[in-house]
Amino acid sequence: MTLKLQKSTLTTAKYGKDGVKILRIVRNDQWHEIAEYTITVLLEGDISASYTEADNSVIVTTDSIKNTINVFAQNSQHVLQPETFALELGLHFVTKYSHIKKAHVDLLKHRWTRICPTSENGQPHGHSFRRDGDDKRVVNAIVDASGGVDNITIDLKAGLKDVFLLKSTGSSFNNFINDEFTTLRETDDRVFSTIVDCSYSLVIPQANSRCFTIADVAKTPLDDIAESVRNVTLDTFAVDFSESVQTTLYTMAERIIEQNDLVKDVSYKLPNKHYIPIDLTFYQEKGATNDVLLPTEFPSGLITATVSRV
Ligand SMILES: O=c1[nH]c(=O)c2[nH]c(=O)[nH]c2[nH]1
Repeated sequence: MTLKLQKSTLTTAKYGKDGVKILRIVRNDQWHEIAEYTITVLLEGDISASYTEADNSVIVTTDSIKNTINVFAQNSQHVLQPETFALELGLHFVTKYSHIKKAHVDLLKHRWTRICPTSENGQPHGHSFRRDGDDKRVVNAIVDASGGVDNITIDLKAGLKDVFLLKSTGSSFNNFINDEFTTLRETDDRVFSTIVDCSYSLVIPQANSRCFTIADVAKTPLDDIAESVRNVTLDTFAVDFSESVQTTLYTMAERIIEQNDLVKDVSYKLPNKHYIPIDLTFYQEKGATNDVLLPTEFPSGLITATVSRV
């Protein structure tokens, strides 16, 4: 008797299209709205045969996934609202293909702001925009139909990333462990600079408690929540005196949870980008302030945490 040894098994698999870029123009005469997205869609389900048996009959091609994103961008009523658009896409894949059980839709919305030309008295222009910084709105949506298409659940996270911040005073760092490995000096006045990466989990109130619908999502004030998260992040950073990155992070998250009933938890990743004072004592008079600093990219501190509603 020959014993066939099973050496490996496929434990997880998902596949799809990464980095699908679109600009959607919503035209209303000369007044246009635009949304620029970078989108990743990955699918999970009964697809193992495509990995283990070379059976491509279970594959919705990644090319078709890209085409679907483009078609939805043209036809969706919700294309300007990133969370709703992401969920619409996810819902499509798990309802159209019965063997696809989960869709992961990750979306970045790039920041375009209407130009307000001074020659037109600062009035917002109808169809001219400027890229307003590096920061992006982020959505990570998972649409899960493993419990059946009448029982679809979602896991919805939104956030912002690549928000570059710097304050030139209003930050201290004292009272840390000082042992034989410590060279850092205590300070009551330092530069605080970070690149914000923030993600928050959302609850979508559902009309029917068993199954979520796009109508439920469209009714939820997701743009207001996104604006509140951005404002709290910027305002706390600017206005509050910082005793550490850790404390500032916690204050931001606490305020977001306090001000937004539909936010379950907030996670931040805040690098502490170091700006090192350059020693000019060889040239300067004693007691002069040290106003030239060396920006360093790495190493940086990295302070992370998740804060949850209790
Ligand atoms: O706010 C800070 N938190 C730290 O944990 C830390 N560590 C460090 O060297 N500088 C800082 N700053």
